[in-house]
Amino acid sequence: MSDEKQSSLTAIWESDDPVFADKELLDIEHIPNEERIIGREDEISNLANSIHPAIRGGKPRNTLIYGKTGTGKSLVAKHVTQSAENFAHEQDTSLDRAYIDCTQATTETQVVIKLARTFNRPDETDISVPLSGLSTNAYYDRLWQILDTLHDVVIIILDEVDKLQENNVLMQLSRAGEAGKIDSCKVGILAISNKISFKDSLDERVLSSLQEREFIFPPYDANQLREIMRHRQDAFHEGVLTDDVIPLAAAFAAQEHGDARKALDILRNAGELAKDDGSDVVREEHVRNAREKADIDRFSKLLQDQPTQSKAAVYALSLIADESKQEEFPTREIYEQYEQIAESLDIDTLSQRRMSDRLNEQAFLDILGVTDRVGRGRGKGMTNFYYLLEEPEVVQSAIESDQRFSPAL
Ligand SMILES: Nc1ncnc2c1ncn2[C@@H]1O[C@H](COP(=O)(O)OP(=O)(O)OP(=O)(O)O)[C@@H](O)[C@H]1O
Repeated sequence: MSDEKQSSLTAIWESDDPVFADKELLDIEHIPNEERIIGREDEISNLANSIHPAIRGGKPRNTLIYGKTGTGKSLVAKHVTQSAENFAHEQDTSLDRAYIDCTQATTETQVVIKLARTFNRPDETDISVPLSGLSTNAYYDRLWQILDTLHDVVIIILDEVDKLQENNVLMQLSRAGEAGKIDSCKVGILAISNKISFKDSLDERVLSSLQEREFIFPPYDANQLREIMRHRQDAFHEGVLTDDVIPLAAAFAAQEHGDARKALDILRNAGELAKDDGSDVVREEHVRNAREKADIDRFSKLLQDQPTQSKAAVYALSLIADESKQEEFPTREIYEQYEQIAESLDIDTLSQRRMSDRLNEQAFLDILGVTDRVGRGRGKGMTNFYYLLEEPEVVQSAIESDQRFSPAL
């Protein structure tokens, strides 16, 4: 490498980030300390009371937490259980916790494996938990043995619990003590969901054991969103944020519902866009562009593991929604558009029935919405109507970031 190139690289390595002082503070996974958690005092103390017995080895109450996305459910659950774990150790109680993201572990076996591996200390138990190869029952047996050998009490956070494909695991975990599967260890479950309708899918016995306590987290208002961002503004160097930035990001995030995830996403993206522009201040225009980027990123993430056929079906819906004043569309109308897309992408054309199955899966994943009602025209029975949950342009930009979609169409 020439000296000149070498020195330009060195200049980059040596330079400080002109915009961010500590960008990690804006990462969605970052768990802020208590002083940075705003407007959740009641929720924190309610949850703490609910699991309080665990501190001295008693059974924590099973708790359901509901609320729209970005209302601090996961944050409060992690914060309170972390604090409980620390305090319990000072009382010589062996309290351990596990966090399961049910969008990742969706089957009963995956959840049990993850729990057994999280709670295990193989050098003390002599129990191995292989990633595959055992029956679900064998994994359960190992989990129960591990719990009784190592722990007085465990708290299991099941985040996005409505994404579980099999509810039997809820039955097993919530009734493990009663059913005599474990002797000494106490198990508490914190189940978190965006969907209040989730309860309808549960067996009554499971529901009554899971729902010893139930909390609903309200959305934030624009003031709270501003405060949440102000308490993270040291993510930026001093003077980088112009005065309009936080109020505007808060107003955008409050528009749909008060979503702190969106507020922080917008703030982080605005900083990145300013940096890409070579600007060392973040301005209103960066926030406006960041808002669109935050929507597209979120949607791309939802779609990223979806097969091409599913993306084609969602794309079809977005194209007709873009052209029409209507908001909801019957399967038949979407199918006509889908057929053209399948042809131009050179993929198999599914039957209307199978394309509709794909759309229903996407509705389950909150990628789009569905209602069923009587279709138009004489003699029509009940039919599904699908609608987008995001602007058509956002959906299209997200899908077009998949190369198969952009050049072909
Ligand atoms: N009260 C708050 N104070 C400070 N930061 C917050 C607060 N509530 C949420 N956040 C931040 O917003 C982001 C989203 O919060 P969280 O993941 O807890 O939301 P959620 O309700 O669990 O959303 P989802 O249902 O989409 O998982 C996180 O980065 C979190 O740190």
